[in-house]
Amino acid sequence: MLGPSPVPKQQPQPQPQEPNSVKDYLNMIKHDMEEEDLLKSFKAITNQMQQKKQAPKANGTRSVVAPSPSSAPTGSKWTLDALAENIKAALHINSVNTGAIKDIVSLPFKDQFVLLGAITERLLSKNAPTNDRNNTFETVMNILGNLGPEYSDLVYIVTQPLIAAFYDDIHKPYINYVGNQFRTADGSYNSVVFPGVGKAGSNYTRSVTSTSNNNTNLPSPKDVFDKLLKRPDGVFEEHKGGINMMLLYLAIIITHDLFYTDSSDPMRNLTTSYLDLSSLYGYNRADQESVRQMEYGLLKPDQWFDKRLVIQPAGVAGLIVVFSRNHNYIAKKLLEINENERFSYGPGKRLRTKEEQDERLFQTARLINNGCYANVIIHDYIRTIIGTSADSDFVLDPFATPSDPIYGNAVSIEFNAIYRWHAAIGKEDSEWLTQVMDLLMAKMQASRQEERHPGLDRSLINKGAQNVSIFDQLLEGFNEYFVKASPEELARGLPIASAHRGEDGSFADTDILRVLKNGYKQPASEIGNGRNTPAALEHVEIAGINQARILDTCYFNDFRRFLKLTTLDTFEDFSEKKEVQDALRELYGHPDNVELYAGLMVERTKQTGLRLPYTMGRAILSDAVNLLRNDRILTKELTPANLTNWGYQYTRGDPKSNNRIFPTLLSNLFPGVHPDSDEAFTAEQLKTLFNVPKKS
Ligand code: HEM
Ligand SMILES: [Ca+2]
Repeated sequence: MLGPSPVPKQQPQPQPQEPNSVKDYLNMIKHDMEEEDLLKSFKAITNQMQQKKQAPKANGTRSVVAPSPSSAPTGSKWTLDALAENIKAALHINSVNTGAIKDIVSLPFKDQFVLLGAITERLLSKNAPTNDRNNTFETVMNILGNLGPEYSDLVYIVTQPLIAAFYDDIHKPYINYVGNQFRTADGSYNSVVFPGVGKAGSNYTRSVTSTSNNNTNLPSPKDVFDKLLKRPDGVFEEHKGGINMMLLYLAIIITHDLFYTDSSDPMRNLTTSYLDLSSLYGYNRADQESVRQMEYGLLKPDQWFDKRLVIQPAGVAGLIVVFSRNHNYIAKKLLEINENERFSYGPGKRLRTKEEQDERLFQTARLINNGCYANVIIHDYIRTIIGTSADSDFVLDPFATPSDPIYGNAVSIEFNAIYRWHAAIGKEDSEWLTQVMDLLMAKMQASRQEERHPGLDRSLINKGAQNVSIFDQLLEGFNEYFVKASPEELARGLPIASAHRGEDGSFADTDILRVLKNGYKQPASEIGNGRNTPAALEHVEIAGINQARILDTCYFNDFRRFLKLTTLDTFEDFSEKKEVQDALRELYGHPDNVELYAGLMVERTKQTGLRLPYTMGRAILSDAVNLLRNDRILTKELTPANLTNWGYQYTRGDPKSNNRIFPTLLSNLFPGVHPDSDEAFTAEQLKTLFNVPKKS
């Protein structure tokens, strides 16, 4: 027998003469927690309070409705009784507890010491691993096993927390099942508990519940645009922090990844609410297959799914091509290494058929590519937005502490509005945009589409794999204007302005780096304070304002309250521009009436990084952290087991450049560009890809 013999409770061991420190300590606890003492003090306090209550008020009036007759305590008697119960609960004082302490004191010192040791071990093991070779658990079980039934309080007190700790070891609800390591095409089952959350085609969520009165006197959206948002002719306020358009190209990829409002139902979001590169891979299985080669896990060369990117500045499509190429680079590398033959097929192999090999390679490459994208977002994008130095190792890492992504992610109508950074568009891109919008409007008039709600008719742009005919018409015009590709070339994939696809469908390396370099060199505009949005976006902005109204989006000050920010109470608080303050006053009358959309755009800006308007800048961080931490795939599945050792290391980035992968992508995926040419990024430029090059 390992433990000591049972000790009958009725005949306690004789107390040792010399003081024993552990015992003294336990006695102290026992004394402090003696129930009667505590209740005595309580009684004294309650009596005193009762007496004070009896004293009549000076003016003799009473505003309290007296309690009705009841057999249970009422009034202050109830309050004080309840308070006493709560305090006892907070101090864990109950008869079992106090009984257990008495039990402990009556045990031999050796056993007391073991039990105390076990408690200490449990407390410490919260932050340091337990060495189970101490056999503490086994010894405790032995002590308890040898106690008589009169020690039931002690047994209870020691075993119940153990049971609770074992129970808590396993997280619930279950969020990770074997075999769910790859993303579905439509975003469903990211949360296995709530499989529909974030799925393409779901309605937007509403973040803010507002009880503000409806404004029955809203200004016309055109007035809002003209007086608050529109960039005046000939004016361009260059970004004061040197942010370039390349950052905005990534922002456009991110917003298209998250938002695709259905033209026939502004409540619906046609894309997935996850950062899963859905613009590259599509929103459902059919979309995905349309861009795949269906062998070796490859995408069609330089192909992507989302046709909306075509009408963006060429660098946006250039950037999606970077990720398209990265996918194929990864898929080829995976097969070349073929770690533990995991991609081999045939008799006796892990996979049965060539199709299974394609699928496994494709999904693994997609997952690794997703890890690379998250790396760029954390290490380049968020870092630049918050204004951390490029030389610093510091990143605001949403993954630094583990999260349990039970709920999945679903984007909201409010976040759709905070991500409309049209004011940031640089000078050259704004000129290009004017031409594209002219073309779009001309097509729209030619097709004489019925407008279902005011603004730009979004049905010009494709909705998934079907209904491409109107977009194809637009594409024709776009091609004549900006590409001039032959029909054969156009058949090889979506076009990029001033770039060409070769025989195999891929673009020339120099063309892609050139459009990216244009964005790299082009300064963005200041974003806040109002009157910075290119005039050509009038229809897009009016559609945005109308969308927010149709969906009853909250007011600007409601949104600030939601984020626990102070409200803006004067029009001077909003913008530093006098003319914007005056226009706000004229259009809305009171700061609380300012719509979310307008308020976000005209607000004063932060002084660092992307210099976003304050509320946008704050909200974007909540959005980004939720997007990343709520995503089961990003938080639980980016492991060497799923990505292969090589793939895992690849997503971790280059240790020589603060674990960033973006520089690696731009230097490795374009072998056809000579390092000394204008298109290539120099080592110095690769350090700060989202700032315009320093003027020499
Ligand atoms: C030259 C650059 C840009 C062009 C030509 C452009 C064009 C457009 C167009 C045509 C729409 C309306 C789409 C529709 O109603 O279906 C739109 C919506 C939108 N834009 Fe832009 N945009 C540009 C830059 C940006 C930038 C820099 C951002 C911010 C990162 C941005 C964020 C958005 C968002 C969030 C929407 C709403 C999307 C939706 O609800 O479906 N855009 N843009
Ligand atoms: Ca997405």
